[in-house]
Amino acid sequence: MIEVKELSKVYHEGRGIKNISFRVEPGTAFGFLGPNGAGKTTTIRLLMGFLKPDSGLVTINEHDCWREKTEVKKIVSYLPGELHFIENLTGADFLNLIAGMHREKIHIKKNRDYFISALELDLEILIRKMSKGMKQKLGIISALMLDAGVLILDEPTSGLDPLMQKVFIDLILEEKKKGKTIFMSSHQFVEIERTCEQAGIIREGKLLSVQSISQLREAEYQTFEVEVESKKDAELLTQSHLNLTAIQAGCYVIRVGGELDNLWLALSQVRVKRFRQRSLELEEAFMDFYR
Ligand SMILES: Nc1ncnc2c1ncn2[C@@H]1O[C@H](COP(=O)(O)OP(=O)(O)OP(=O)(O)O)[C@@H](O)[C@H]1O
Repeated sequence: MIEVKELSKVYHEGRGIKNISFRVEPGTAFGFLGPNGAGKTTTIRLLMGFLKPDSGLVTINEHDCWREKTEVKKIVSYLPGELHFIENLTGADFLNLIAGMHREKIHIKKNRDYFISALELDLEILIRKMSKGMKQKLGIISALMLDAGVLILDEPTSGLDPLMQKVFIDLILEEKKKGKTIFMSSHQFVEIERTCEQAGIIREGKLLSVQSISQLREAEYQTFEVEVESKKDAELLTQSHLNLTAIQAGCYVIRVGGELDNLWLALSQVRVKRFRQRSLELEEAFMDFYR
């Protein structure tokens, strides 16, 4: 459905994205994570046909996103990362304006009412008087109400409070049940974990990894904190083949994937002063890609 192949777009200063490839299968969601300035919005702008690639291929439903952008726009609904509204309209006026540009107005209005009630937005307020979170809700409603087959969402929960982030996750899961294909960027691992089949990590314009969320769960590490008695014990421990990070003299964080046999073996050879298991969230495992 969405295919990105060896895609590059480099701006004058050398920033941008380089040689990115991934696929989003129909009816699935792909989460795009990465630090500030990593290239998420650039990738999204290429998907939307706002930017011309330097090289590579980017297609949605086999339509080239640059050359066939009109076709692409018919099947895609887009939520920009930075929202710009006509500030003197009310929320209701704005949504009517958007609905008016599309066929299926009755269907869109029905959807709109559902999303307004789910996100609890007062539409009678002038947009210029809305808070950041309210404007974000308005953007989400305008993107979801169109019922497009493909949703491209740039940091959709930015500005939403935790309760509304949860509502958003539920809405996305409902959209997926309807068969939508979703690509969304985020800084919130949790919303990607709950909604997406795959997660891509981008840093400095390069796609570091594309992971299946279910595989990530299976491969979840366990982490332990160990303090040993003496310098000699510390030396012995560092000679083991464990994944060790020293946090202070004689004190280590040990990460273990899978069986713990090697950990027990290494610990049996040293005098342990303190031992505790840290619970390592999936998020933390994923954060390693950021570092
Ligand atoms: N029009 C432009 N001209 C020159 N450089 C740009 C332009 N747009 C983006 N960049 C640079 O390209 C890099 C990627 O920017 P991009 O907006 O894609 O990052 P991002 O991952 O969306 O970041 P954030 O999480 O902060 O929104 C950054 O270094 C940015 O400064």
